[in-house]
Amino acid sequence: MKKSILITGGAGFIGCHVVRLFVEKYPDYNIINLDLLTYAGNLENLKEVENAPNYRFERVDILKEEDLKFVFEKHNVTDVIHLAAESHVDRSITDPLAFVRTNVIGTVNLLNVAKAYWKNYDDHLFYHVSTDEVYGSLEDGGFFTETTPYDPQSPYSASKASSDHFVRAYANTYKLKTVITNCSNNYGANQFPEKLIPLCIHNIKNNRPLPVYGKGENIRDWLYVVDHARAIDMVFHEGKPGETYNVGGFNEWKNIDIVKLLCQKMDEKLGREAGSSEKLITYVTDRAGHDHRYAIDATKIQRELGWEPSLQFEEGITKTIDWYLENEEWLNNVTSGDYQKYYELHYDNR
Ligand SMILES: Cc1cn([C@H]2C[C@H](O)[C@@H](COP(=O)(O)OP(=O)(O)O[C@H]3O[C@H](CO)[C@@H](O)[C@H](O)[C@H]3O)O2)c(=O)[nH]c1=O
Repeated sequence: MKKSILITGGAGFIGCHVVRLFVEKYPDYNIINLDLLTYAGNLENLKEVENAPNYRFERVDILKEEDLKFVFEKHNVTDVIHLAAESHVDRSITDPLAFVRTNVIGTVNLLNVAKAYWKNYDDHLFYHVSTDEVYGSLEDGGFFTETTPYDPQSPYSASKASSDHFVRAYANTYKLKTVITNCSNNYGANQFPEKLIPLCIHNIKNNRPLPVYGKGENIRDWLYVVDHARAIDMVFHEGKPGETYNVGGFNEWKNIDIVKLLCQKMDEKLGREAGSSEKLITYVTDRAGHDHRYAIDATKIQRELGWEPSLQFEEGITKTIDWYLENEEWLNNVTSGDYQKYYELHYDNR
């Protein structure tokens, strides 16, 4: 059976890297990108593949079950890689219901449509792309493994934990073939500049304050987005049905050290005096309920599937900075309109 893979959220940050990889690497698959094009989705991210014969785009809201059914029938969808989600923790604190709608109800809608449309479940895979935040927050020791109990702390992570649970419940109850990956913080090209790294790059460039929450002591594990897309490719093709795989970079950084690294690299790139961008660092009120540390044990995917990050962090960060500096138009487009309102609400008034 020819594969017709529905990739949801394909116009978003991680999604666009997955769509590009699959369209280019698998000319024999049909790749259907389903995206609502909310503030974080952008078809400019897919210019390289938009005319490829094996690529189709559908602008659809995963909350509209009838529209999902239509897409399944129109494209004879054989598999789903589900990335569409509200993803920003700060937004989830302001509007938790939006996260329940898209992340929980949207996922259940997709599961229902897949369950009804597919005949022999063994022939189809429902792949849910999730986050390490479902495991909660760590102190200074230890790692999240695939058996760490879920302990979500923010409305965002609670919504992703819930959607993971629904995916597992559909595997258990209806025998749908499913797989889940829980990944750490991604960085790279095409990320909407509300997240720490592109926000800092954008603000350093424009001499705007760099808002560091609390003391900047919180720790995240960072992975280059292309390496996440490679992991998704491997798990899609070789992962064991019913399993979970953690994906991470074994690359922990305190926020303040990331911000300083970006300042240093940007000073070099922009020909500014060393230390000048660091003056933009502004300590602001902490995020409510801010998780202290995420650290992911990615040995299972390394051992079982042979996946490994391909890029060292400093190299990835340099590539990332270069991309944002070279794609000024992209950055200007995504930061026009509502971005300004959002920025004022979240940062200027803190
Ligand atoms: C935007 C922003 C963030 N921060 C802090 C909060 C976090 O400790 C850290 C990274 O923040 P964010 O870039 O928002 O990412 P974080 O909250 O860790 O969550 C990301 O990583 C998760 C995976 O761990 C994903 O599931 C989420 O979708 C993604 O948004 O930097 C600041 O200090 N200042 C800022 O302006």
